[in-house]
Amino acid sequence: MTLVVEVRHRLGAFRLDAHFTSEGGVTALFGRSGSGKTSLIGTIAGLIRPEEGRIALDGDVLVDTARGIFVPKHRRRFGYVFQEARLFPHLTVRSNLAYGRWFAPRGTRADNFSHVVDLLGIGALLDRRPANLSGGERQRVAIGRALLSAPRMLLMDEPLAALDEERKAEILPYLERLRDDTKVPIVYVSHAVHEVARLADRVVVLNDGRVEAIGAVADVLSGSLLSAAVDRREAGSVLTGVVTAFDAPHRLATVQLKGCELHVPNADIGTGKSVRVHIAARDVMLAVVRPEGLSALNILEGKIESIAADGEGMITVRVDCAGDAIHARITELSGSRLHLHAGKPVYAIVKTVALDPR
Ligand SMILES: Nc1ncnc2c1ncn2[C@@H]1O[C@H](COP(=O)(O)OP(=O)(O)OP(=O)(O)O)[C@@H](O)[C@H]1O
Repeated sequence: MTLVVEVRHRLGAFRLDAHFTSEGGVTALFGRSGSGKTSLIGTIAGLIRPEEGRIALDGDVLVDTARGIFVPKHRRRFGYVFQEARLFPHLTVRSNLAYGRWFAPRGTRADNFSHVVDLLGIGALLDRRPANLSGGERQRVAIGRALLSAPRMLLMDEPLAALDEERKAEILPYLERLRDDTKVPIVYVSHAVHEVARLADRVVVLNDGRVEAIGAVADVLSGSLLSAAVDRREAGSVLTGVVTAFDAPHRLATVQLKGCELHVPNADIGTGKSVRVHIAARDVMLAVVRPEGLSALNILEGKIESIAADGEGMITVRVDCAGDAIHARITELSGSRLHLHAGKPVYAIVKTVALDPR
């Protein structure tokens, strides 16, 4: 799958001028409020007709202003999930899902109804009406409805934004399953770093209508590609590993990264499972001698690869820990007191780790 997007469009005083390509998986459009994420996904969906530009999916041209081509949204075969679920209130969940299926082209309406229902865990809700569902359940049904239309691509505009933290946590594993099981390419709008860290393969950072950075999730979130668009305090490391053990009495999982191990509390997700690990740079401290008598479970030995100052008294230190890059955000003062420089051996003390099954 290759999506090529190149659009220029004015909305009042705002100018959108963005260009990116995606090769499938989950592409996050990421940036502050007002950076143009919704406008950009709107041009892909066909909700906005750009003044200039070209949008093509696998060579199928959806927009080409130079040639007067604009495929209307109902003929693009994209599934769209908004912030709020927008279900039909008078229909049951089953009928809402059936409605999505009605849009699937003949021949693609294979019997995937029960698969989608299982994937999203909505089997027990089929006879209920939207008013009797929680926000998270409604959103899962909306995703199911979009999936059953056999979309070529799913467009999701902050699908978790209207939910409280508990509901977000409930729905994120379903989005991960969606990414891993269905292989439907997804363009996902978000301004939340932890969502992007968990879900995205590739990140397009928008700032004031323009693409400021684009790259693999681990590279973008490491901070070096972030500037005004996203708070550098949000930078961190996204790593992949495998659960090698679970200590049940202490509820502690051991995750093998490339060359070192992490211990993660409350992560009973089965040994042998591949996981994605997110470590916020502000949750990492550095020491130049191995610390003792600390409560932190994870003290990783490594070597400084590079140091980047943000001009606000903080530095982001990239530490190579046996093949994995761990980022630590510390004060410039601490950096100079510890005489930190590239090549210096250090210990990274990781305070918290977020871990998600892959
Ligand atoms: N129809 C319109 N007319 C004039 N300005 C508009 C219109 N639609 C959007 N804008 C402006 O365009 C800019 C980008 O808006 P957009 O909704 O795309 O941003 P966003 O990154 O999705 O923000 P948020 O995260 O808050 O949803 C904003 O400054 C907005 O006020």
